[in-house]
Amino acid sequence: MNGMMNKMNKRVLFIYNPHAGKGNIKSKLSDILEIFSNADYEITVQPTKYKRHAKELVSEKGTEYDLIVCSGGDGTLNEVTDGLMLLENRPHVGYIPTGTTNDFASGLNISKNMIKAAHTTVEGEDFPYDIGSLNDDFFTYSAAFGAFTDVSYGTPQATKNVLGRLAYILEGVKRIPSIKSYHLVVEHDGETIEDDFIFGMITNSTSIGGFKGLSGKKVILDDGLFEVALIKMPQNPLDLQLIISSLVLRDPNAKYIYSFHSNEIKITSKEDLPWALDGEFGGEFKEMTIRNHKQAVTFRRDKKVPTIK
Ligand SMILES: Nc1ncnc2c1ncn2[C@@H]1O[C@H](COP(=O)(O)OP(=O)(O)OP(=O)(O)O)[C@@H](O)[C@H]1O
Repeated sequence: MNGMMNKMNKRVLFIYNPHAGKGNIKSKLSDILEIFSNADYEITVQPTKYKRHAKELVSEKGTEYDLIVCSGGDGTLNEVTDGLMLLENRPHVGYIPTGTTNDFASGLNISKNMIKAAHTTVEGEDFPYDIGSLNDDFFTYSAAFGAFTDVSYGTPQATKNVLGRLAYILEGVKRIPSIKSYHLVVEHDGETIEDDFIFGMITNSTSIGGFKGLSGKKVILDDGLFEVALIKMPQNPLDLQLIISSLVLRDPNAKYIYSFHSNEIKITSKEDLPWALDGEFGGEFKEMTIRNHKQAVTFRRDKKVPTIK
């Protein structure tokens, strides 16, 4: 065996969704593979063929690789994370965003330029990232409930600014009785809250239009805590207007919005509560536990990422 052969011992599994975004990845494939090859990886390439395929690939074959590089939108990334969470020894993950919304990538300062992002997957720094779970499903940056989520999934623009979108929807609601609310019991950190809520968001991201600096602190992506915001049912048109303004201004009004940090939240609802996980439909439940799995998956991010601690 010559020296070159000896160097070829790292293995990368490259999973990409050929349809994500506008299918732009196709023209860059050769350049991307060359970047992996120059970094001395042995390469396995797998375009996804159907929904959940990425999860299957990772859960069945993930442990055979040192690195999994995933390319697609937030949906594909979410599937890769789902698959990884089923493994005990998780390979590290690189991400080349190609979807129309790439909230996760901006949170980790991963470039929207595919070639730059490909370099980051092999040259970037390792960043252990908190992963969330809602009952048996996982999410990377957000879990949201409420009538609003019905509108959100399927509309690609929705996650770009979740609260802005919610403000827009509420603006369109002419009468209080037409707003759907859920009576919930929320337990966290030894506290119990019981109230009627129209919307809630549990997030681990600085970039989904959430309340930045909600608690006077920035969201930290690896501290084991989520940022939680629960919006109460407005009682009258003035309440509704104040909620809308506070969403538009991203300035939470404590009278209408509960906000706190937590690593485990238990929610009980009398009726099925619909969820969106990372912007996609995530099921309906009456009882749910949301947990933060601290630093569960190690992503490669740009070394130049400004430190947010
Ligand atoms: N070959 C395929 N055919 C049909 N669906 C697929 C295929 N490959 C992946 N998918 C599914 O398509 C969904 C959307 O994928 P993804 O999020 O990667 O792209 P996108 O929708 O363009 O991006 P974004 O959600 O950011 O707009 C995912 O749930 C994924 O499982």
